[in-house]
Amino acid sequence: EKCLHLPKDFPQLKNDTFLRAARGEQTQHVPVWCMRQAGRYLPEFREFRAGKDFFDTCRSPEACCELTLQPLRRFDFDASIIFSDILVVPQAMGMEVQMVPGKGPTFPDPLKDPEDLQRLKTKVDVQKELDYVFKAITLTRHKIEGKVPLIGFTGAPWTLMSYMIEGSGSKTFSKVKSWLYRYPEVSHMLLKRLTDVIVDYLLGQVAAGAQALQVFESHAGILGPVEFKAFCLPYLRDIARRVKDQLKETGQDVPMIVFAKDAHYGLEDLSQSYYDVVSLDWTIDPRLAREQTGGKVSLQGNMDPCALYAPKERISEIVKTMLEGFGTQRYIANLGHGMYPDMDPESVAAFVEAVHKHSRQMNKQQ
Ligand SMILES: Cc1c2[nH]c(c1CCC(=O)O)Cc1[nH]c(c(CCC(=O)O)c1C)Cc1[nH]c(c(CCC(=O)O)c1C)Cc1[nH]c(c(C)c1CCC(=O)O)C2
Repeated sequence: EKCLHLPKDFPQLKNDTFLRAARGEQTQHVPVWCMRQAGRYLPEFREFRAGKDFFDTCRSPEACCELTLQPLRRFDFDASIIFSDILVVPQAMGMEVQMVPGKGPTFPDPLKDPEDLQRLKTKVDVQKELDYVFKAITLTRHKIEGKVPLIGFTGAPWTLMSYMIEGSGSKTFSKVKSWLYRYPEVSHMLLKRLTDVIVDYLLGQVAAGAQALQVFESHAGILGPVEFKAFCLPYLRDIARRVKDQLKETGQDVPMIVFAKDAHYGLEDLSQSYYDVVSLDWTIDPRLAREQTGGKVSLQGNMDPCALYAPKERISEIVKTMLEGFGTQRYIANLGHGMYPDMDPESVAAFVEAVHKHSRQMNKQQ
């Protein structure tokens, strides 16, 4: 039963720089990719998505494969990330989510009271409910022809809980935060249930062909250090520990990346949480991040996405300073968060070129 899902006969990987950096091995150049590298800033993306519902697109393995490959045709990225969304997990648990143009993800019927947990499926058949994501990953692993590794991903429990209760993005996140203060035990129950689904989901993605995994805790920063330690960190740790343990049993080692946006107070803890890579937003100084993570993990990030609005020469300078801060080893260049729709593809090319060029030069000088 299990071996039916094991990756098999995929094309040989030609560029393992990203995986090497993630595992802390030497690299000739710093690998680079961008969060949201498949997105509306690409005219071919807008054309392909035109008139189609967002989650219908997510449920089509062929569409996900095409959208994942689009940025690789343009840019010399060292990794790709499967086109999907973090909100497919609440959907798999029985919640309705719509992508409303101009407004973003919206839950018509968010969780309001603790009793609403009863609306969630008690047993989630992840293999069945998220089969379309697994199919997308397997198809993409073939179509990518070993050019670069394919990253799978998930939202982290707290970030998913916040969408399930807020029903959309929010300025204050006061609805979901009120749960933490009024119903801490129910909150932990929900976070635990999300964790269980997420572990199965990540293992399913590896079985389907994902070569690395990123966990997005995009809403970490709305919590203070005490609540972060109580409601984020334990679940992030649990996810990595359980996924790693299960993979070890089948002799697999898949690098795991954690991105807890704006949780600079949590960097030391995150570096001791079974993840191979800690991904950083732009508010943290690279040298400080190295100090706080003490060489125990690789780092990823963290150029301010808005630096892509700068002229090419300026982007190159910003990249050089960033590389000097992080150093060229145990490092994966990326943005501190996703790209925006109005960004110029030419700037992305400049970013990627600058990372490759400067890091090769710096490696030669050492
Ligand atoms: C919070 C979050 C979501 N989704 C995701 C996160 C975590 C990362 C982060 O912090 O940004 C994760 C995500 N969403 C998407 C990817 C695909 C892979 C990639 O990075 O290229 C990934 C990794 C595609 C997408 N997901 C979405 C788009 C844009 C909408 C579209 O294509 O029509 C894409 C390319 C939609 C989405 N989905 C979500 C939001 C907030 C939005 C934006 C809504 C808007 O801008 O109107 C929820």
